[in-house]
Amino acid sequence: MSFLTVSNISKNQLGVPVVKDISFTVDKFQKVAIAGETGSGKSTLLKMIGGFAQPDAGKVSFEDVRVEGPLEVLIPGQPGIAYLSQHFELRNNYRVEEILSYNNKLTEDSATELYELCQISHLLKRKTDQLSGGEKQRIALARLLVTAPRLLLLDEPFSNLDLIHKNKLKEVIHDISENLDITCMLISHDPLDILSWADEVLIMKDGEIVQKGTPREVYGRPVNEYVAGLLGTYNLFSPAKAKKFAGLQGVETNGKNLFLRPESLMLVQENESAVKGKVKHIRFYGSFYETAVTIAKDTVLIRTAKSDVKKGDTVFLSVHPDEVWYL
Ligand SMILES: Nc1ncnc2c1ncn2[C@@H]1O[C@H](COP(=O)(O)OP(=O)(O)OP(=O)(O)O)[C@@H](O)[C@H]1O
Repeated sequence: MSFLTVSNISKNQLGVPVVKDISFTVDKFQKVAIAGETGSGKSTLLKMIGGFAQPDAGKVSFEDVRVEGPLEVLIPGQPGIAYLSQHFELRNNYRVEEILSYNNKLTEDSATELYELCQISHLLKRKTDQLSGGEKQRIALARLLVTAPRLLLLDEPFSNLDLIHKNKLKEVIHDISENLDITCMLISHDPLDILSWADEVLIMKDGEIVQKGTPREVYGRPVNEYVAGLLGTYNLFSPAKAKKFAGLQGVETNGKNLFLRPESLMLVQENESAVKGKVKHIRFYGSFYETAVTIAKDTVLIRTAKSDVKKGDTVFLSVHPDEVWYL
């Protein structure tokens, strides 16, 4: 018996399959993130889990009860599941506290604690048209949380937020998962949001789950180039080109493409096994530097916390052996 079971669900939109025979389970308090390119079916999947889109086949069970779709019920949505859409709306000309009072199932103390957690206590007297985008997003989240859901589905909760407000909301979502008895599933385009938060990541492409795993697995051991690219910058060398790295500890030439994240490479002192290259350019990204190094005709990207090389320098590379992967 699982907290949430998705069994063979499929959906067509305008005759095109957009979710294809997807199955997985979610345990209570497991933090699940869904990633995938635009149009891969993430929102449709989340809506079917919440009872806001009708599956054409298969079923979703929440706490052993089948989630009914919008064609089967008068008011779409499943008791115990809250869904925050990408396109949520707050009714105009209402005070925040009014909006929050409608479906409030919490005691006064719990509600006060929740407003603190969502960082909206100071906004309760404001009208909904006197709020910034980030404040609206936190209020929309609080509006769902006062219904005391057991499963929270968040569709791109960080879109359109600057870094400061995004971090605020991330903190709120992190606290929700830790402090309230709520299981959370989240869709995001940003690998950093997903990797730092989730226990399990589902990667979607063309309506299917192409990989499922922990953040470390999907980031460091992607099943294909699509997954690799979705989660960050990478280097990929064909078997012929991978031979250049053959002398490095941990690297095998096994007929597959050699996959290395930029931080899996390091600049080292000249030594017998190190690979020689020339610095092509260096880019500063705030918390790290990305150095492009040319080896023969190929360019490899290396990420380092500090940089003491310059364009044109001859450098020597090595790899972290346990971070080598093949595709
Ligand atoms: N109501 C609808 N009518 C017709 N087609 C739809 C509808 N909703 C979604 N689609 C189509 O289904 C496919 C999957 O859409 P969905 O919104 O689930 O993708 P997504 O992965 O969430 O994308 P994004 O990251 O851009 O939000 C897309 O091709 C989309 O155009």
